Amino acid sequence: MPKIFVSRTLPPRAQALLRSQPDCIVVQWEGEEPVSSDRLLQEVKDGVDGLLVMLTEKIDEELLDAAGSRLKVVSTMSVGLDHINKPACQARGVLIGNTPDTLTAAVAELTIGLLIATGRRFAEAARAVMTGEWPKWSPLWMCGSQISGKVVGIVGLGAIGVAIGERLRGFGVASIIYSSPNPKPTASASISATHVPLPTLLSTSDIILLCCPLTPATRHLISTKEFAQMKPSAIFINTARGPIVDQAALVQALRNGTIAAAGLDVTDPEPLDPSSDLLKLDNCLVLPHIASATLETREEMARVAVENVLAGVRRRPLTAQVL
Ligand SMILES: O=CC(=O)O
Repeated sequence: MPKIFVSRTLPPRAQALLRSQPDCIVVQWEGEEPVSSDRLLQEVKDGVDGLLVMLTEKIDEELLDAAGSRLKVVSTMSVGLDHINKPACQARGVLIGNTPDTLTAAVAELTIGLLIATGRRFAEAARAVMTGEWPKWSPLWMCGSQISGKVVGIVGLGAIGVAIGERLRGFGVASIIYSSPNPKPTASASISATHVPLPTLLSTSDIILLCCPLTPATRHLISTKEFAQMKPSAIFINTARGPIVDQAALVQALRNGTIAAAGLDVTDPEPLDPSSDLLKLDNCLVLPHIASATLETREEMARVAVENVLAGVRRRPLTAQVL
């Protein structure tokens, strides 16, 4: 019987689906904390046909070598794949499955929420209420910036970028521009977005949304030079991956007023150390990587991840196959 190692307890319905398979042996890490890399290594050394993991587990060459030729599939309960060495999987004939589409709406909604909270200074304003620093009404107190009438720049126009664009159209934005290695005519047509080079996007956008995957090409894509190209009034939002941004450069840009404010759902590293300089800045709002964290979405992500791993060990096409 094929053996599957699952690196976390899943949401209830997906957990039941996983456990109801008569023809698979399921071994599951039940800790609240992620499984340690040593323990994961030991599990794969013991022999597994399929792995169902989270973005907290690194699937690297060492792990794949330890798993050997018995491993057929790595299914991740995430859309992001930066924790998985794709070429190494490909070289060994190990399939990769992920959970695209399931989380698009939740991430788009969170991105818009974070954009509003950052532009309208929710955290700072709520703090002022709690600390008794709420003065009598005054024309300019806690003024921020709104979305309507603004130029929005989306870096990376995948399904999530498009879903954000669709929702932002309802806010009456002036225009949407995007940058990506190649123009995406079909995706961009649905939100009337124009393809521009990254420097143009950075210098002309009022709102900049990072929506690209983390790859060797996008690591520190946004650093000192890129922040310097942005408007001093720019609102910068990252719901993609922390390392796409050079965090030290972001701290400087926020401190010096190179940009107005940043909203981050992702940081480098995660969890972010509570002593991080980012958390000392009034113009930075940090969330703990919760963009896909709705019960509905996490159930769906887990369902697709279970389907992927079951299909992989049974040598059938995956529901969502990357490789
Ligand atoms: O960040 C979340 C994901 O990649 O699913």
